[in-house]
Amino acid sequence: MPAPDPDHAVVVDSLEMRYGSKTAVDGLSLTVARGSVTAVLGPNGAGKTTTLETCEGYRRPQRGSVRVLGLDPHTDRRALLPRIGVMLQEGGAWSGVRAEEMLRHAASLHADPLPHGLLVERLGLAACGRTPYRRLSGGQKQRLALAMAIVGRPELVFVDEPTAGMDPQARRDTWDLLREMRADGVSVVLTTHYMDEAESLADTVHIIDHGRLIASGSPVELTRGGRVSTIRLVVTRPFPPGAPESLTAALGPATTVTVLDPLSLLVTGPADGSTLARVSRWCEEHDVLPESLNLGTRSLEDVFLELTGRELTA
Ligand SMILES: Nc1ncnc2c1ncn2[C@@H]1O[C@H](COP(=O)(O)OP(=O)(O)OP(=O)(O)O)[C@@H](O)[C@H]1O
Repeated sequence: MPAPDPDHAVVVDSLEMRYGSKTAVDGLSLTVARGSVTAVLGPNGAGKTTTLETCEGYRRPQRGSVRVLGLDPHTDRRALLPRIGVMLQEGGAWSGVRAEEMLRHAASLHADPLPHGLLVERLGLAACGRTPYRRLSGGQKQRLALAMAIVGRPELVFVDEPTAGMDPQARRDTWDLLREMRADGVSVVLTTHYMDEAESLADTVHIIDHGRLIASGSPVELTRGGRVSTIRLVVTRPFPPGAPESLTAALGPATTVTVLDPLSLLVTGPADGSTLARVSRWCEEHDVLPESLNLGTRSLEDVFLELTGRELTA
């Protein structure tokens, strides 16, 4: 048996997972540092949930290996379960149960649960404590699922899309809670579609696409690009044929032009006013009427776009 790894809460090594002939995870390797918040980012169908479910012990690796807190999540599941928390996308509750009963039930499964009142207060569950699960709003279900994931004081928590469906205040409260958990030494692995969530919460971001890791680093490392910046051009009529090629020719090889949809494109390259002026001139020369032309800094969304040629959020 390999020695426990003191630095990493999760080590995924060359993981391959298929559903029939469909490859969901394709030789994925990544690590999660202990005591960190790590975001796994990727478009729908990238393989995030399959990877997380394998780490949680719900699926056995078909190839490669997964270690969680130094254990094999499948064969050592009984030893691991009390030490991890899992927030599922679909809360894992039955429809008639009241929110408060569900949370008390989850607490009863643990030796030293967090105080009920504390969780109810921190996650704003007081108002819906007596509401049957099926009548909870999407955001309330999310908050209940998060409460259930952390009630057992886990060392490591997996949260799948933790703030989907939440209002802005509930999102901020959830972020604060996850930050506090990290400050207490808890390792957090989250999947998200929200760039701002990954950028503001995560110490490390793993970007995956088609079941493969395409980039990793801190949000600052990933978005750092020296003088690289982005120009987003939105037009009123679809671009003429050959537009990306002719704009690339007009701007020179230091820039990359990516068409986002028939009415918008992104230019990535040197952040100077002259690039902006050249885009504007190109529009004039090609009878393209801009609706907006914005200079911005590089975001994780742009990084994803550069790497894959597609937008992360549909
Ligand atoms: N039970 C299943 N049977 C067949 N194919 C599946 C199954 N679960 C997932 N897949 C496929 O495997 C691929 C990876 O799915 P997965 O749910 O892991 O991706 P994801 O990144 O979590 O997506 P999302 O953001 O939509 O939750 C997708 O193409 C999906 O259609």
